[in-house]
Amino acid sequence: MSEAERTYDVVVVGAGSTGENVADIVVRGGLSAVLVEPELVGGECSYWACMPSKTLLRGTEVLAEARSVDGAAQAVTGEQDVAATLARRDEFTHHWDDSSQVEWVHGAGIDLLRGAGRLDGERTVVVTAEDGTTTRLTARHAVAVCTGSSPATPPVDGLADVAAWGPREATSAKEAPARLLVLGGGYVGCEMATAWQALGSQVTVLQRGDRLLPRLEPQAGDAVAESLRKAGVDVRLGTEVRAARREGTEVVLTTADGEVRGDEVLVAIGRAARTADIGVETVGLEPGEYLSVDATLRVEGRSWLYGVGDVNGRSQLTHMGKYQARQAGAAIVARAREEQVATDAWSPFVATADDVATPSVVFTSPQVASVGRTAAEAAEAGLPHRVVEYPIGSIAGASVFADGYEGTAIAVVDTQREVLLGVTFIGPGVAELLHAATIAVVGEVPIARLWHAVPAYPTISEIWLRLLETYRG
Ligand SMILES: Cc1cc2nc3c(=O)[nH]c(=O)nc-3n(C[C@H](O)[C@H](O)[C@H](O)COP(=O)(O)OP(=O)(O)OC[C@H]3O[C@@H](n4cnc5c(N)ncnc54)[C@H](O)[C@@H]3O)c2cc1C
Ligand SMILES: NC(=O)c1ccc[n+]([C@@H]2O[C@H](COP(=O)([O-])OP(=O)(O)OC[C@H]3O[C@@H](n4cnc5c(N)ncnc54)[C@H](O)[C@@H]3O)[C@@H](O)[C@H]2O)c1
Repeated sequence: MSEAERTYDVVVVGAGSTGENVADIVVRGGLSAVLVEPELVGGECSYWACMPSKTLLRGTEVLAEARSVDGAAQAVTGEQDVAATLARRDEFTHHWDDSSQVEWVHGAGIDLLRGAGRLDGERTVVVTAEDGTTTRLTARHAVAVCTGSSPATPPVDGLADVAAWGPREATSAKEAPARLLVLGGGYVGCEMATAWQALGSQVTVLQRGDRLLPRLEPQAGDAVAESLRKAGVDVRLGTEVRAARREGTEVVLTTADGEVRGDEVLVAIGRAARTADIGVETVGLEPGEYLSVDATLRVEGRSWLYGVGDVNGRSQLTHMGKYQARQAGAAIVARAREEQVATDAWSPFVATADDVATPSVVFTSPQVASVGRTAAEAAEAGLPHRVVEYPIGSIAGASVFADGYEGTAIAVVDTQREVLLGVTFIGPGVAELLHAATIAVVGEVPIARLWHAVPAYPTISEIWLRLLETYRG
């Protein structure tokens, strides 16, 4: 069978949220682009990650908020409707149909090629469609690899034979398992434990380290562990799972403290780069490794190759992948026009925020919203700093928001430059506070100027004043 051949300015491998944005930016910049995708256009975020997980969680959160306001609480006389919650999740994932995103791709002037792409030497990608036909794509200017990440698997005896859930199964399940075991107490483990416990499962979380959400401020993991336990989740810290087996329909995990039994087990212990089978060896790179990229997201030593989004392992969040896509896209366009590409921090072509100002929200109850460095990261970087902490519940806006509001705000202040290095909010409804903190961190707004950023009364944002007062002493 003869192989079709096509040439574009830019070939984008992987049409997740990152790849879509790279293609969009370069086409807006006047280049031609093709997106290569073997599964659903939109990738993990739309179908198996952000969207389904957040819609599974949202109803529980709204109910908890209503129950925390006297007067509204009396109106909540029923329980969460599980079937309606799952139906809303299904609406948001478009029933795992990508037609609307395909329509967007075409409307944006981007070509789409269905099939799995493999690098085949410099500037070349061979795409194999489901029916086995192949197309050889040549890129005049750049190939952007945006193939994302897959769930990592721990070396646990027998785990491969118990049909364990990954995040995909956990976010797309059609019913709550009676007993759900969750291996890993990070972002996915904590969010999915929160969701499925509320939707009817008895959840057990088995976390290897001594706290949940270990990459965030310690108060975050402690608060989430406490609230999961209050909700009935069995949270086990410092637990190493050694073996797994199925006994009939039961899954049995062996730990140093004995066996734990459930109906399903979700493995959520982090991610692995999706580079094992995409031909990176044909351009001298190691399959299975994250793509090591420079500040413009270009693979080191390859002038035409970019690694954007989860696949470079820098910051595995949808909004950060899209940010990287905007920066890399701008660099690709500028280089195609032979324009200067500034690589100093905060230039339009580099992803500086990856290193010092990554925002994220864990949609647990309480929410954990954070940006920039934790105190531990500031210490590790050798930065002179002070940590300021304040209970959010004592603020008028918070007490109006919810009776008995409990939460904590933590600011890490650079004592030499008098700017914020990082901020963490833990509490109900704090997600929407985060962007103010992100602007303060990215803008390196001096503490002296932050005193002029007056929060409206009575809002939870008054926490900013309390943090400044506490810092001043
Ligand atoms: C359960 C869960 C919840 C999450 N919730 C959030 C959240 O609330 N907020 C947030 O910011 N982040 C969240 N994340 C992280 C977020 O999903 C990822 O950071 C994001 O999806 C990465 O986007 P990407 O485009 O880089 O990769 P992906 O979305 O994985 O896209 C990669 C695409 O490449 C395709 N591909 C793979 N191999 C090939 C090949 N050989 N040829 C062509 N195409 C290929 C894949 O099919 C896929 O469509 C969550 C993750 C999980 C697991
Ligand atoms: N709301 C959000 O923005 C959101 C939600 C979900 C996922 N994500 C993204 O997806 C990424 C992947 O999520 P994740 O939860 O899989 O990874 P993670 O890195 O957040 O957490 C993995 C957890 O598993 C633990 N662990 C590792 N090995 C273990 C083992 N053998 N047994 C028990 N525990 C073990 C780790 O200590 C860690 O706490 C996140 O880091 C985040 O970037 C974001």
